[in-house]
Amino acid sequence: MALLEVDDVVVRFGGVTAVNRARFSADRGVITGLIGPNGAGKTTCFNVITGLQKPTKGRVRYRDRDVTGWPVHRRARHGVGRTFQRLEAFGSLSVRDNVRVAQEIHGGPLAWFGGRRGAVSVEMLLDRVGITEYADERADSIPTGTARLLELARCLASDPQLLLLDEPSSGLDETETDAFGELLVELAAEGCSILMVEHDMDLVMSVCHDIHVLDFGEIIASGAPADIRTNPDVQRAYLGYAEGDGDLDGDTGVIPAVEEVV
Ligand SMILES: Nc1ncnc2c1ncn2[C@@H]1O[C@H](COP(=O)(O)OP(=O)(O)OP(=O)(O)O)[C@@H](O)[C@H]1O
Repeated sequence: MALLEVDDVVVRFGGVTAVNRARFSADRGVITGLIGPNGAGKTTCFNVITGLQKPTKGRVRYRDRDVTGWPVHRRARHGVGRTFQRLEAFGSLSVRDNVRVAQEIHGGPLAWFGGRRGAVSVEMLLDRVGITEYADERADSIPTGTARLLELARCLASDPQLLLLDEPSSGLDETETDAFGELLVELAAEGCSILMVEHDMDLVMSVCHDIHVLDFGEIIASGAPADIRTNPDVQRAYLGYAEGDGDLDGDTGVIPAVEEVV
């Protein structure tokens, strides 16, 4: 049974249908990719899953329960964590304090009295995402890539069962992205389920177990990376032509050759 099921979800904004009868799932303990061209409806799907956006139609099931009517905080309390495309950290606080605040918010009143245990956990989270050297820096002074890792640490502070990541690698360089991919694989192996919106196809193809592709609000393909890579509908959605119709260049094309990344 999937941990998360998005069932026939429609979201309309006036005359714009942002999500159109989307149906997809995310399994326990694996990384699932949600990809698609700009404006395809990915962020809107995330908003529906986290409770920020009420669907016009359809249901969201999480851990075998219908959570469609649940508010954001109730879903968060039940293990749904999320990072945003736009960074959300408190700029005037240090990196360490940002993680501490996140931990205290999620840990409830007891976290205020966490003492050593709380402090150790914050340090562990910083270490986990590899930003310990920035712990004392103000959050608004660190590089964008580091700020993304801080977002992840803040999210991990809630010990999520389902982690939704919205373009987590943007701002990371190639080495940082590789390390980030390894971290995601580790988190999934420890039982965290990850649903990731990401434009870096090398990362998506190398870490995802399953991928769902949105185009104009509709799921046009679902499957393993190798299947998605060669799916003509996906090629068409991204590049405007099917594989074989033209020159598919892994450097410039959005979907790289699968042998490069798997
Ligand atoms: N609040 C809103 N009001 C009106 N239209 C919206 C709203 N939010 C999103 N849209 C529209 O819905 C469609 C899907 O947007 P969404 O942000 O979900 O796409 P996306 O796949 O996340 O795009 P990107 O990759 O560029 O972030 C777009 O046409 C967008 O303009």
